Amino acid sequence: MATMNRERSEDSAFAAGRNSWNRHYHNSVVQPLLTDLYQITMAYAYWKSGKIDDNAVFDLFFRTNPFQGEFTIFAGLEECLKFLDSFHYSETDIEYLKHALPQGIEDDFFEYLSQLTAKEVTLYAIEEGSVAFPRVPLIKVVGPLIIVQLLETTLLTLVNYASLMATNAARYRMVAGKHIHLLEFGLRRAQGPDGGLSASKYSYIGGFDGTSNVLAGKLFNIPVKGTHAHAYITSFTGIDELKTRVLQHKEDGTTRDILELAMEHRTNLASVLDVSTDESSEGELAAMVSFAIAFPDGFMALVDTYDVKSRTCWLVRQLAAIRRIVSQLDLISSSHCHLASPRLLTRSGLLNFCAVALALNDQGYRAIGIRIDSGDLAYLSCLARETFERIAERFKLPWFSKLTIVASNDINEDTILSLNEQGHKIDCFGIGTHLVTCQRQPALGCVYKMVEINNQPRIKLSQDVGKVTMPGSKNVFRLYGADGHALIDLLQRVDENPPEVGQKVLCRHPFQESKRAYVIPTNVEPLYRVYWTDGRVAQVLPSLEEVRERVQASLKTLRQDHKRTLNPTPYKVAVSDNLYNFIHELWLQNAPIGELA
Ligand SMILES: Nc1ncnc2c1ncn2[C@@H]1O[C@H](COP(=O)(O)OP(=O)(O)OP(=O)(O)O)[C@@H](O)[C@H]1O
Ligand SMILES: O=P(O)(O)OC[C@H]1O[C@H](OP(=O)(O)OP(=O)(O)O)[C@H](O)[C@@H]1O
Ligand SMILES: O=C(O)c1cccnc1
Ligand SMILES: [Mg+2]
Repeated sequence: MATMNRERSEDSAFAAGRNSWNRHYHNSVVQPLLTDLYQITMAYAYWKSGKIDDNAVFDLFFRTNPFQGEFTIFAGLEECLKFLDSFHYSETDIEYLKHALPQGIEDDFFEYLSQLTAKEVTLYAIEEGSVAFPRVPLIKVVGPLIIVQLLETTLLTLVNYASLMATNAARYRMVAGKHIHLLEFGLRRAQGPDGGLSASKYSYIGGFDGTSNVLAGKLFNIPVKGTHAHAYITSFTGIDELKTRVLQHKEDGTTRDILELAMEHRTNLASVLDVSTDESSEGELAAMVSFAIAFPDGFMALVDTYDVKSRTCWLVRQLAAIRRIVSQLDLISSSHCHLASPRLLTRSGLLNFCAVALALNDQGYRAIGIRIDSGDLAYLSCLARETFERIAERFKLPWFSKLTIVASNDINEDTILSLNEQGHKIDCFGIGTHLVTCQRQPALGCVYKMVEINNQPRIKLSQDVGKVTMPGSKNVFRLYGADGHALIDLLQRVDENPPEVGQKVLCRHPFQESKRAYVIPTNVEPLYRVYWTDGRVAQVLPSLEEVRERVQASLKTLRQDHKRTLNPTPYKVAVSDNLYNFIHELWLQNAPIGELA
């Protein structure tokens, strides 16, 4: 839909193939030293205190959903598996650690580190792209204590931002609706280059249609799309600068001067639209003509650059223009486009664009559309659409009314909701800063907690009940209700029998004794799969496209009230009666009895 538009190519050497794991791209920053120092100092202390054969279970989970929402999209799993696959301290890593760690560390420890791999680790996880809820471990890692401890920080950094980003993108998709195109434009504003790449990848998974980030396109086979910047328009000051003016007809090859055609159309349009051409910028016209000649099949223009007076004046003129057109055409209901001033409309960006689009049409090409990057996006999109419709009718070019309107400029979830309420005619949002920086919540608080060691459960107590960990190795099941929606996630001890369809199961709040309910599930979905065991990935991993589809399918299983933006209903996460009693016994055993003086 935009000028430079490279769709997925199935034969791309970089594509994540359906049945083959994409090992082509491994982020070289993700390596064992991408961790906190304390993991390695702990590893030494574990090693020195003879814990080398200890086995542990760790849970990776978050405690609250981001963005004041009631769901999270789990993402980052494939990268975690790549990390396990390549886990190995290189010679230079070991050399570095010899300097970085405190003096006195025995050489045998470094020898031990140099042999360490993730071969003895088993990793269970819920499917990447699934909706997930607080306290349900997204990942369970089982294996030798030292290695599973060493994985903590890296697994967290791989899951936290990925899941936050995918959730953010999914929320933008929900408010925009399924018919609006969403493009990620955030690289320039992202938290560094790696943040930018991750943002592009996980916003695609979350439901965006493409990115402007070219490297993300190459590495992840995501559609790359874009328009052009204000600089392109401002780089031309007048029509004399045009080196090429001619364009061959798409079919018959005859050559015409596009500038000349555009100027004729502009004069004509000015009278059709009842405006003057006095204020239209010649530099802008030249820029648009040159861009149209470069991309005759993909002409898309930024229409808000010029402004012979000021942007504000421009906006006022634009708004006035809508009123004028509306009153002339009586096409838009007043509830849709509320107009501000009776003055005349812009005579620059939109007029120049339409003139060039008509010139291209003379040569057998169809323009793509416009981008608006400032001002009142609801008003301006209505103005543009009305102008397009008017021209479509006047010149008997029905496609003109369907030209794409892209809007950008500091858009966030609330802006889209507000634009929806106002009524807009935007087809595509280009979203950067607020999407990639996750403006409403900059981090998802995933943690990684030990729940078992040498088959003995471990519990971490806290004054804050919400922070008490769920001890022991657990299984998770999603129970579905009579209406087919997901009803509750149930955590059980691993040795319990799974819940069964049609059989009553007691679901308990993990910490509040009186909160419990019987559920008769219509469907029981075991959430865990083994993804890594015996030193290998144990599943056929889905492609990025499949994970993206999984997100939408998984969101559909949630009731609408869990997904609404304002005061959504919390989704229930429960424990079995058995796990409840187990937690509370262990809690009592571990909580010291106080003394009152
Ligand atoms: N109709 C609208 N309803 C709600 N928010 C809007 C609407 N139109 C635009 N916005 C948002 O309002 C903000 C306007 O930004 P700002 O005040 O910087 O104006 P601007 O038009 O970008 O100015 P400039 O011409 O200097 O670029 C942006 O965040 C934009 O997404
Ligand atoms: O607004 P965002 O959601 O971050 O989307 C990306 C922005 O990046 C570009 O311009 P840039 O912001 O660099 O300059 P401008 O605001 O002066 O146009 C583009 O025109 C968008 O405005
Ligand atoms: O292609 C675009 O229009 C684009 C790309 C990045 C940032 N802003 C806009
Ligand atoms: Mg901007």
